[in-house]
Amino acid sequence: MTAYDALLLVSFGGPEGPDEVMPFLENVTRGRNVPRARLESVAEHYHLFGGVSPINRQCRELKAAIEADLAGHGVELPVYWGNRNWEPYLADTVRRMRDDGIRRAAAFVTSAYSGYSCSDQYVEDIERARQEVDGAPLIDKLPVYCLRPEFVEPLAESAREALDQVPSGAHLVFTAHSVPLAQPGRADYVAELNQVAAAVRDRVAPDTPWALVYQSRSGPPSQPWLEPDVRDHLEELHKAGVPGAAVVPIGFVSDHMEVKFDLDVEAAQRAAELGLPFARAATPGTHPRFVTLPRRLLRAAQDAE
Ligand SMILES: CC1=C(CCC(=O)O)c2cc3nc(cc4[nH]c(cc5[nH]c(cc1n2)c(C)c5CCC(=O)O)c(CCC(=O)O)c4C)C(CCC(=O)O)=C3C
Ligand SMILES: [Fe+2]
Repeated sequence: MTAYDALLLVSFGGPEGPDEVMPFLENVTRGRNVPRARLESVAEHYHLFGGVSPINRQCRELKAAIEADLAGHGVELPVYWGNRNWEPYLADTVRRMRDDGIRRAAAFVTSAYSGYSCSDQYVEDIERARQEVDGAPLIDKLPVYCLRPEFVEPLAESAREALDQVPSGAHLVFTAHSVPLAQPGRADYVAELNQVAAAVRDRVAPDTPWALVYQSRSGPPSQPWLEPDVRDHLEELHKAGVPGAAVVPIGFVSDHMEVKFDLDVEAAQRAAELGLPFARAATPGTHPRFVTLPRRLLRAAQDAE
């Protein structure tokens, strides 16, 4: 049995004040071929919310909920938290873990899917952080969990609530972050998204038409990314006479900026212009079922050895 002596919550990170917005965006896009104009417009999204991304608060809440779940089940394991792109940075957390005598940790990442952006990039950044720390603990990423019921069921619950807010006959619109077509692992990512969309639809409303669409496209316009964009899809629904859209952000674990701006502001605005009834489902966040996942994945990892 693998003896893990800590759980490490790994997330994306986000700014917590106006002065942090640009340095954060520069961290995220270093070496990644994102046009300056895109950065400036994304900075505006953050400034609309006072320069504060909700993601760090959501991580603090998730960490507390995971700690409560572990303690409630007699699992005595410290939980640490580190981000890829903002404080608390992974390297600082890994250093603290080493100082606390941690030898081997399991990492729970706030991204449920396979593919480069969702999985491999997190592993690379964990490894980079480890290289910065002499005597760093071993850190194993827990497996991709998008198809686990603890992830799918909270989404199905919130999809039901969203459908209840739009006229009957409305379609389900599943959204995820777009990635470049050429991104490694893109096919696995898309296959998993389709499976999760179908699983949520089957649990909620088996006869409801649905589509998988994308949001938050970045990169230069010349580079092909996954399509269609959610706003174009809303337009198609409107043209086809569909009476409403229940948008379910299956690609995300919490209601962070890509949800709060790209869906609640941008996509909602497009729907309003079209006169298309629109509701957005919540992401798993700290749903009581979702917060049991780290414990269950840990147990499965330990039993597998
Ligand atoms: C697949 C995917 C997820 C889901 C998986 C996961 O959750 O990890 C995700 C999540 C997130 N993306 C986030 C923020 C950003 N992503 C950017 C840029 C990019 N994302 C990409 C993909 C993804 N991103 C890609 C291929 C790029 C292009 C540059 C590159 O190849 O790296 C940029 C640069 C500006 C822009 O162009 O948008 C920002 C600011 C935040 C934090 C939100 C907050 O602050 O609340 C979160 C959770
Ligand atoms: Fe992103």
